[in-house]
Amino acid sequence: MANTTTDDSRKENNQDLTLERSNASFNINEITEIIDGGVDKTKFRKEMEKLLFDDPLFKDFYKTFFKTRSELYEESIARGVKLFSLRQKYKWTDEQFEVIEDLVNHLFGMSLHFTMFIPSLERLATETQKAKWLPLATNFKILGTYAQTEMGHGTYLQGLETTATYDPVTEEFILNTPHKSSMKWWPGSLGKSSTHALVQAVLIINGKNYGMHPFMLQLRSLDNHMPLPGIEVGDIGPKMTVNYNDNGFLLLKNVRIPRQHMLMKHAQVSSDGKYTSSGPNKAIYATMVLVRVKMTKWVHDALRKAITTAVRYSAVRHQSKMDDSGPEPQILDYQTQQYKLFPVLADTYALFFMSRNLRRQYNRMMEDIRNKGSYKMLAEIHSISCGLKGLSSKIGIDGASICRTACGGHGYLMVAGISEVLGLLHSVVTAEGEYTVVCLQTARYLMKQIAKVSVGEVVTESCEYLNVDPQSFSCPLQTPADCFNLTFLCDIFRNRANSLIRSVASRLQIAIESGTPQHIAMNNNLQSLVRVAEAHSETIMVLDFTAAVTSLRTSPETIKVLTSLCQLHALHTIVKHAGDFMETESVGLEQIKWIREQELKLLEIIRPNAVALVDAFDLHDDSLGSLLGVYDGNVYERLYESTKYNPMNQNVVHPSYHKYLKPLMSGEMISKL
Ligand SMILES: CCCCCCCCCC/C=C\CCCCCCCC(=O)SCCNC(=O)CCNC(=O)[C@H](O)C(C)(C)COP(=O)(O)OP(=O)(O)OC[C@H]1O[C@@H](n2cnc3c(N)ncnc32)[C@H](O)[C@@H]1OP(=O)(O)O
Ligand SMILES: Cc1cc2nc3c(=O)[nH]c(=O)nc-3n(C[C@H](O)[C@H](O)[C@H](O)COP(=O)(O)OP(=O)(O)OC[C@H]3O[C@@H](n4cnc5c(N)ncnc54)[C@H](O)[C@@H]3O)c2cc1C
Repeated sequence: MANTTTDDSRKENNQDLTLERSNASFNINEITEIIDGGVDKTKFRKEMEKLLFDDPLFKDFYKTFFKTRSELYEESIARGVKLFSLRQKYKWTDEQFEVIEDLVNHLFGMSLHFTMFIPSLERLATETQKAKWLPLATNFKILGTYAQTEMGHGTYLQGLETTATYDPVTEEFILNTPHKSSMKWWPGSLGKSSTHALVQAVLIINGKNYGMHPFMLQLRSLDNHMPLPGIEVGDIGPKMTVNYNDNGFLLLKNVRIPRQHMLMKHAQVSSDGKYTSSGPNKAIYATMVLVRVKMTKWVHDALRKAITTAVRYSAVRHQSKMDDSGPEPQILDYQTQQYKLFPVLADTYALFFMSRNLRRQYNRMMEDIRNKGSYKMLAEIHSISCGLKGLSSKIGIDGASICRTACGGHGYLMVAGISEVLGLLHSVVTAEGEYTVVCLQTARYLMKQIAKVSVGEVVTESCEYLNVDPQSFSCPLQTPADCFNLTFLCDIFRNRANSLIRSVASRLQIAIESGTPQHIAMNNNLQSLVRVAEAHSETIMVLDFTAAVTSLRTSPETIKVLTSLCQLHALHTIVKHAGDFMETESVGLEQIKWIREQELKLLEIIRPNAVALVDAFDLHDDSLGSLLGVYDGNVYERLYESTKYNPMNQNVVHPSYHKYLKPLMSGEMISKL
């Protein structure tokens, strides 16, 4: 059964896609509802699609590719203002607004207001401060951003240079960015839009450095939007993508703010300059944890767009011949095309179930913090979210690149939409903690957990597998058919992570015990530490996917097709890291051969449902933003139509002909030299 994914002007569907859809062995609505989170949520999403995509402001995503930066910015502000007003009118919850953000591909101005500014106030401000600023922020009387990164430092927060020096005489903080390297550089919506910023600055009292703390700073006049005295602010320039966003720079020269503008939930400065703190010192990093958790879902959102495009296009595209007498096959029928795309499809589903579970764990942690003041889960969630944010962005970039190349030449067009997705994924791999850096945070935690095991202490949930001695492990795969056994596959992943973690820990211990300074021992093992973080995160993904498919309450056909994807995700990950799995004796050479064979069998099993499995994401064409991936499959018509819109084609003869080409061809140009 087809979902209602496309716009009203849908032409007759491409016949290949019609046939593909009629071949599906399961009801796609069942998967759509799982992904949306239930029938009511699917209904809400569809209502929102109607509301948004009937509005020209949100239609025809591909037209954005023909716009200048200034036009993009202006349009994104118009979109942001519309969305914020609708949010107010319909009283959308945060969860509902996240659905909207995905529908419009995060393509609207001031998105950081809800992604980081308000969550930071909620997490870092006192009740009095919240009572003052939250109503202003939620009613859009002030518009805010999160200004942490500086030109000189993004990763190493202890190296931040923006200072907030307390003056007890006036009871004010004096904010300065003393060097070029200290200027804030990167914050989203800072350049042109925000009136306020949550600025992370080094607190200095009586010459003593207390480290990074959050401050509320008004940047611009609320009357005419001009920067306030001592403030220089602007846009940092064109980027790989997100060019609609005014990522900005900020210089501060002796800007005075009242003492009450330090966000004081976790640390306080009294009027006479006494410093006190409460709660864990990393509580001020809280907003970063939230965004990393969200990013794992964003990667799913992005990758499902790329894979929907690539699978649908591969079903309508015919090329070459398998046998001379037959027709040109759909490119989706080539085994190589399936081997490119189906593992990406499987990863996309794996990302969904992993990010759903991570969000649930995060919500439990927040409940504990709110209700019991307990930060017990923070270290675990920080560690898991760092690793999974890193891993998912890498899977996203690799997967979207494969989708791009799998669409051949047309995939290289911006209107194919995949380059945009790829660019967004590149922002996710870097922003909110660069890939290597976040993996190293996970590895640091794993080293602590294995140290606990060695002294008989209890380890946390995500690391339970460390309690098993890898010496006692023997590969459970006895026959090729065993490669489909998810319990066996989970054990294999656990063992590979367990062995790698132990071996790095032991190398570090030996090095340190033999007198190598700790920082050198660490640096000599840094790459291995990233590898253990990846192994741990990949284990979590396989366990989460397995747990989800084995506990689904839906039809056997749907369970069957999702199980095949789960098997493919696990087997393909083993093949990608066959060296690791063999080195740790999690599998042997024979098993690797079986796994490769079974992977190919899974391609055949998945093939009849491939289009239905992307249709199940139920992406509206205006959300998909790809002319190659349109629901009706009329790709060639759409590509041609897009040339009519292209500003390059507005003149049949471009003015540059008269200015340059004609003088060259007539010889006039050469004679002037
Ligand atoms: C077309 C289709 C589209 C579909 C969807 C597309 C989706 C994408 C579109 C989106 C559009 C645009 C994207 C961009 C928007 C996103 C906004 C991004 C905003 C930002 O980037 S804000 C800036 C973020 N900055 C960082 O993340 C900095 C990274 N650095 C750090 O986090 C830290 O400095 C550090 C690397 C962790 C190191 O810190 P530090 O030196 O202080 O700490 P130590 O290593 O010494 O560790 C100390 C101790 O503290 C623990 N710890 C560290 N961090 C945390 C934490 N956050 N929470 C809890 N605990 C923490 C650490 O584990 C140590 O513990 P231990 O001592 O071992 O017990
Ligand atoms: C699209 C986008 C939006 C952003 N939005 C915001 C925002 O709203 N607010 C904000 O404050 N910031 C924002 N940022 C900044 C972002 O958070 C930082 O760029 C990011 O945290 C990476 O830090 P960096 O740029 O200092 O990279 P660097 O740390 O300089 O990384 C460069 C290289 O050095 C390596 N490296 C660094 N430290 C280590 C280490 N300890 N061990 C091993 N290798 C290391 C990295 O792995 C990387 O290969 C944004 C960035 C982007 C791209």
